Amino acid sequence: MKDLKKACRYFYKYLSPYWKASAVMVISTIAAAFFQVIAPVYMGNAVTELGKYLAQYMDPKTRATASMASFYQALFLMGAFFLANAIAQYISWMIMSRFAADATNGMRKNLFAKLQRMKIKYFDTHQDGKLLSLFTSDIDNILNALNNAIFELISQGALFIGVIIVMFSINVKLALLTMASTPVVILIALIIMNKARKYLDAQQDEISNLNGYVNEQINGEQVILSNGLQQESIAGFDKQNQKVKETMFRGQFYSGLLFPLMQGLSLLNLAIVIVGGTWMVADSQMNTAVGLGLIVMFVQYSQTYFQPLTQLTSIYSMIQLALTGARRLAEVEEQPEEDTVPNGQVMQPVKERVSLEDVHFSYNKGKEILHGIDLSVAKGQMLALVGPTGSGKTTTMNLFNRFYDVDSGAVKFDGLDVRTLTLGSLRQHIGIVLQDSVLFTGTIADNIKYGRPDASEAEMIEAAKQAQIHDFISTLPAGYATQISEEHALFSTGQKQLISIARTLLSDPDFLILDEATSNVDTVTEEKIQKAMDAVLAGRTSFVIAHRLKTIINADEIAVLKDGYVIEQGSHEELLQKQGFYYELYTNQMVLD
Ligand SMILES: Nc1ncnc2c1ncn2[C@@H]1O[C@H](COP(=O)(O)OP(=O)(O)OP(=O)(O)O)[C@@H](O)[C@H]1O
Repeated sequence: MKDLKKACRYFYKYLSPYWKASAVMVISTIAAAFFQVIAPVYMGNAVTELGKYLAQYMDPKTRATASMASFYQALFLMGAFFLANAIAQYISWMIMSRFAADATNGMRKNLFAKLQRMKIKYFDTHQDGKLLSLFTSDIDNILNALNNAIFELISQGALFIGVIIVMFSINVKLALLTMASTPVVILIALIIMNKARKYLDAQQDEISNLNGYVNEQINGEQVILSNGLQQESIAGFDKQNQKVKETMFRGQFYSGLLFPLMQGLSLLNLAIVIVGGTWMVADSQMNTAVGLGLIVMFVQYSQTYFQPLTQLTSIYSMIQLALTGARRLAEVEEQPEEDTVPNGQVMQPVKERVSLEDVHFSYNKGKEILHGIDLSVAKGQMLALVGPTGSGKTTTMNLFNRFYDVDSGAVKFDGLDVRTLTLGSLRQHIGIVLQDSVLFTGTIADNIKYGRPDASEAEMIEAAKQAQIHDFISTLPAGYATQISEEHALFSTGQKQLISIARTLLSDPDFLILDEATSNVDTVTEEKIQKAMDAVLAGRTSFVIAHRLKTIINADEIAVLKDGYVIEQGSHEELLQKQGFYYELYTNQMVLD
């Protein structure tokens, strides 16, 4: 019930702006239903008039005056109402498809914008494929339902009410007879729908899990191939796919069961109306032609009465999948967003120092990762962080630009807590070069100018030169205009990092975080990266995560992190003299080199 409310609120949010178009659509849908309900009256009248005409014609006394005018008139009105029904339906469809496209476009736009505002934790804890499912499967289900189900829902609802009113206004007994089986029909439908809903809900979750799995396996294709784990990967897929199949089959089975069941019940009801109606008409003192007309009318009404029930059950799975989609999208909209600190102070360039003061941090409650870190780097200096894997280096780095916030203690720029600065200005002043550099679809120039699209050609080339990547770009036929696309891997890992360094140099941040990645590149590239790093670090306040200790020998300060504690701190020389953990790390690496 809570889920249904959530889904309905979501729909209200996105559909209410279209209330004018919706009103026209609802009116024309109801009009279409009205014309459909009223047309059989004239069909019945036509039969009655034909009966009367035949009776007059058969009687030699009245044959001369017998006329078919009333029959033609009833026939004409019946045709006119059927035509009006078609026109009203056309108008509804036209409005509906326009507004379904617009509304889902808004949903898609807001979902993407919402993802941009969400905390990094959400992305760290949700598979990419599952997020993609929201854009594809869930929004598609909603579009499908808006296009095909909403119109039906309104028109069949109107038809249902309309037909009941008309039936009662014509003949109460026959109306009651036509409706007699309704409680049983509704009860059966509810039982089946309840079963179907459970599986249709699960179906969407399983599809999302499958997308997550496929995305993960495609990303890890190199690992799979190099370990010869293709069969295991396929087996994992089959397992997940089987779950989708099971839930899909059950959901569709139960919801699909409704339609034939309703049709069967509708036929049964038709038989009841014909037999019961004939009996009622015969029992009353009714004129035969009038009675015949009445039965023809109620035969038609019995079908029209059951049509909404049958139609609604046939679109039930569509509606349920849309409700599930809306619920899942609403849940994303409820996710906490980054605190942009709109009324905070605008950060100024670093004048004195950047510091971490008694920082405690945990990703999940009860499992502290950083236990009281105190670190400080003076303006223009370089602080290097070293330590074994899992010691908390990346975690520490993520606190500066508020990817995560501390549990206690503070991260400060010139004594100002990062949580008091506007997020935009904070991030503008921090440049990050990650281990895994990301390039976006576009030209090389677009990628270098990513952080500063207004930079001049000369500035861009200067940055590329300092980043040691200009010579390579110059060898490409299209130079800086070369398109980067996913299909052809133009750059090696090292070259990608050089582009990323050029990007950072161009945006000229005054505090730099560098996650050094020299461990998996060749020696020539390593040398280039070292030069590029020197260029980007020169004169800047920086925080470097070092994997290869020889790259940070010249750091002003080196902090050794182990299990979330800073265990040693000092210059390279001082730390070597101590002959402690750093000394051990360093000598071990030197032996390997
Ligand atoms: N998003 C996360 N959610 C929960 N725990 C995490 C998350 N990221 C890292 N951790 C945990 O925090 C600890 C520190 O990880 P972190 O990535 O900071 O180490 P690191 O020193 O950078 O390691 P490496 O040198 O391998 O990159 C690890 O125990 C890790 O399991």
